[in-house]
Amino acid sequence: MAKQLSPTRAINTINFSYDLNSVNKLFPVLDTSSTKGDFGRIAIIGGSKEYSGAPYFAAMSAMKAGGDLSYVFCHPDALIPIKSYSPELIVHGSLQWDYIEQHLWRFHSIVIGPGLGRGDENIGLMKNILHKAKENKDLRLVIDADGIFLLEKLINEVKGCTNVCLTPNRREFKKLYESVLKEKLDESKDPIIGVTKLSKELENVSILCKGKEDSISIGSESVTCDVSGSPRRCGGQGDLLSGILALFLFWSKRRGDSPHDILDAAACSSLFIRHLSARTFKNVGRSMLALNMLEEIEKLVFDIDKM
Ligand SMILES: NC(=O)C1=CN([C@@H]2O[C@H](COP(=O)(O)OP(=O)(O)OC[C@H]3O[C@@H](n4cnc5c(N)ncnc54)[C@H](O)[C@@H]3O)[C@@H](O)[C@H]2O)[C@@H](O)CC1
Ligand SMILES: Nc1ncnc2c1ncn2[C@@H]1O[C@H](COP(=O)(O)OP(=O)(O)OP(=O)(O)O)[C@@H](O)[C@H]1O
Ligand SMILES: [Mg+2]
Repeated sequence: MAKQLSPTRAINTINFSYDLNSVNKLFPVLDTSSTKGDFGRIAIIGGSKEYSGAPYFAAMSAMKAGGDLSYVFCHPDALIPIKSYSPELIVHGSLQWDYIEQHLWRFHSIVIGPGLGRGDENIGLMKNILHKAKENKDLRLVIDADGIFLLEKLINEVKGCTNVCLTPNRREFKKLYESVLKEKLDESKDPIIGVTKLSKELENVSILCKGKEDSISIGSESVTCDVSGSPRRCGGQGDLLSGILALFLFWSKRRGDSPHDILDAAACSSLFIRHLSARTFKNVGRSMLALNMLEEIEKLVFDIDKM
């Protein structure tokens, strides 16, 4: 029996819980009348000369979990490496807005940030993506890793984008919190308190802050996921989460029967990755890497499908 998410009492919460059955409910029913792309076209914007693995993990996790197509837009220096990792991915070696914009109509969800780089040259790109998200409320946008750093300079642009979900790790969260709220984060308190405060300050931008527990807030509602994961802290687990979240955000919106489709998707992706990490660690132990988790996705999805 899956451990459940615990609603946090100290702040405004809704009284519900999630387990792997909730993830099962998000899975769309497969049928022969569907067309390639119907179950998810996900774009990852990220990848540089230094970091080519991060966008790969994000793009592949979405496909392995049941998304139909994953696209990557990366720096030209990362194009050949990422293409060489897998023939499944559609990889464009450009981070130019004029180029990316032509393709945007295809995507149900976008992740921006994994392996992108924190240089000012990417601020214009982030700004344009945020404008698109503001314009098109059906689009789902995940901002992760270097995207969180760039966001510090685009606070007015992200404010009120309720279709955007930030996925900082604890360090990225602290930095963003202190930059936006101009106060020190009290790390002795339950992280959900700071996460909820920042989400409200950003006018209900959703936040999934990763860590020992995952703290999730959509501003009005918050929930903590304390399902046990693994003690292994190898790189790339957050990248896997960003891809799964992008897919679940689309599936959750597509179901259309929940008043909290973004909270549902965030909670389910947190649960999914922590289960994935626990299962993979059980098999692989200390040597576990993000690639091992990627391989385990098909087994976890198979088991969830049977529920
Ligand atoms: N295989 C890949 O291509 C991967 C690329 N990644 C990318 O790498 C880039 C950098 O992200 P990271 O999360 O690694 O961030 P950092 O490069 O800031 O941090 C790397 C590690 O350094 C340590 N560190 C950083 N700042 C510290 C501080 N002030 N005090 C103490 N320790 C500190 C922490 O252990 C941290 O986990 C992002 O673009 C990210 O997406 C990561 O996602 C991991 C996998
Ligand atoms: N101390 C912990 N105990 C259990 N699970 C954790 C812990 N810290 C993080 N996690 C889980 O690991 C996953 C990745 O979180 P992490 O904080 O490593 O992200 P990240 O630093 O962005 O990773 P990446 O290396 O991909 O950039 C999340 O699902 C999170 O719930
Ligand atoms: Mg990360």
